[in-house]
Amino acid sequence: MHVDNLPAGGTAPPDTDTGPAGRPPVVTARGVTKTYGRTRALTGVDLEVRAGEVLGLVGHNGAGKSTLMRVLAGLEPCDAGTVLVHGAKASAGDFRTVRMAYQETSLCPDLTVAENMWVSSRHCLPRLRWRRAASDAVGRRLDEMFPGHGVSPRDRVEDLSLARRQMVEIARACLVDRLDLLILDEPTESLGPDAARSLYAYVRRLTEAGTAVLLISHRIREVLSVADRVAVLRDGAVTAERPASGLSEPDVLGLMGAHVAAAPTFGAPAAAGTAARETVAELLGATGPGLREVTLRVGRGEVVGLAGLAGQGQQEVLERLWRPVRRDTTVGVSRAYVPGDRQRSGVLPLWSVGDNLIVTALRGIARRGLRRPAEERAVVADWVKRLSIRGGAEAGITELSGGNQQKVIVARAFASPAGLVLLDDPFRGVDVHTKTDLYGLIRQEAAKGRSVVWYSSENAEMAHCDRVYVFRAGRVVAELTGEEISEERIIGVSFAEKGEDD
Ligand SMILES: Nc1ncnc2c1ncn2[C@@H]1O[C@H](COP(=O)(O)OP(=O)(O)OP(=O)(O)O)[C@@H](O)[C@H]1O
Repeated sequence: MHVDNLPAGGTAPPDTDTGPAGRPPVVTARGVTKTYGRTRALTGVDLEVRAGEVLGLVGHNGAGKSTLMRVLAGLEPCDAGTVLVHGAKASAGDFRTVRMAYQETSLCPDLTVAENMWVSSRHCLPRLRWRRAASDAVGRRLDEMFPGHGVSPRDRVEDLSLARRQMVEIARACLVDRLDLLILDEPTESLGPDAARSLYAYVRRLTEAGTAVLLISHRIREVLSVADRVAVLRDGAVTAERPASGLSEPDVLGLMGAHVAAAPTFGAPAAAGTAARETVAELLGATGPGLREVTLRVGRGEVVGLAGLAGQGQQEVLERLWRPVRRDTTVGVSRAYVPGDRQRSGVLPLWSVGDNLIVTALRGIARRGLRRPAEERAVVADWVKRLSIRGGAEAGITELSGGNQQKVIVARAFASPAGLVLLDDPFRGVDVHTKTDLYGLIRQEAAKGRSVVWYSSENAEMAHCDRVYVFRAGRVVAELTGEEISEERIIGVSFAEKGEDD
């Protein structure tokens, strides 16, 4: 610990354990402070990332993780403090070997994958026949990192799925002559389990070759299995640094200042009596792009889960419930949709947090067509408080951290009067503590008679549902209720031997 880095005002020093010594630091932050308007994003951060290690960085939504990463990557100047690269005060050119893969991808949607590579890595690609060179380079890197990725360098980024965009983003970060530090900001939130495993195998190869990796994630178990050390960021300061070995998930949550989230109990929700509920929406043998004879029912006040491996028809079901065709039954119920890709279809970037939050509730609040601003403000204030949306109602939505933006999108759906809320993997990037609150919120809203249809890439979340439909290749392969809902069962049917259509 650096003595000159003690937080101002005599605060207790961070709880540190310097862990595996002897490796030279690649990037060091000393007393780094960063303020945005009235928000103090970083308040005197000290952190060292060493050659050949994976350092996991954890903390609540809005704790300052992404800001710190941008400062460590030389993308933003700090207001006070210093950043050292290889032990020397850094100037712009020194950050060339530090690369970052962003949580919201930095790719230009209108360009192809190869063109994006050229834009971000042109200093290490030839100028002559650049398109071919960029295609070859990114193709090779993707093959190395994510075997079976299914991306062509000629694909336009806009046409790629979220998972494939994330793979390209990570490959883009690694496309450089020399890589001393790779920063991964929530890299696996949009990746499936196979791609996540491939990524971490690649990370191991990088660290064995001496590259340092800084991993930000809300998936604490994942951090503990990959990282050598863990640093905890809390309200803009590093409050603990520990070797990962010997730390448990509750230990880390405790260091983050969260309540230790109880593991969800499968089969606990009010499973009994779901059959007796009035039907709110129903698909009967629905067939269409990505769907094959899907039959499912949503009862009033029921939480229905859509499970299975990613991309097996769950999103198509949400889409179909959002825009039913004539054959489908929906009982005149109003609907709200939380999209999976907030950048594309969730966030209204020029609007404030309050306006983003209230937009779908306006009609319900208005009286005889007249808006009621005081009521609107009260609804916004209530949701900002309920979900601890850091930044407040007046802030521009893009000033919020990624997880806080996601909370606004979720609040928008529940603040509306919708009787049927459709959730597409809604808690991506949301911290553990807030997720636990949101699970409670879903159950409360269901108890009031709202119906929820919820696709999640995390099987454990299905524990909060009354009924779960497991999907494979566009079909429902299992319907589970009550105690039948278990992670093992979901995984079992997701991977059961493949039928002729798979
Ligand atoms: N460009 C900006 N303008 C204004 N405020 C900002 C800006 N970027 C970040 N902040 C604020 O700084 C604080 C830290 O945000 P940051 O994105 O670093 O958090 P984070 O720990 O990465 O959160 P998350 O887990 O949600 O991604 C937040 O309160 C955020 O609102």
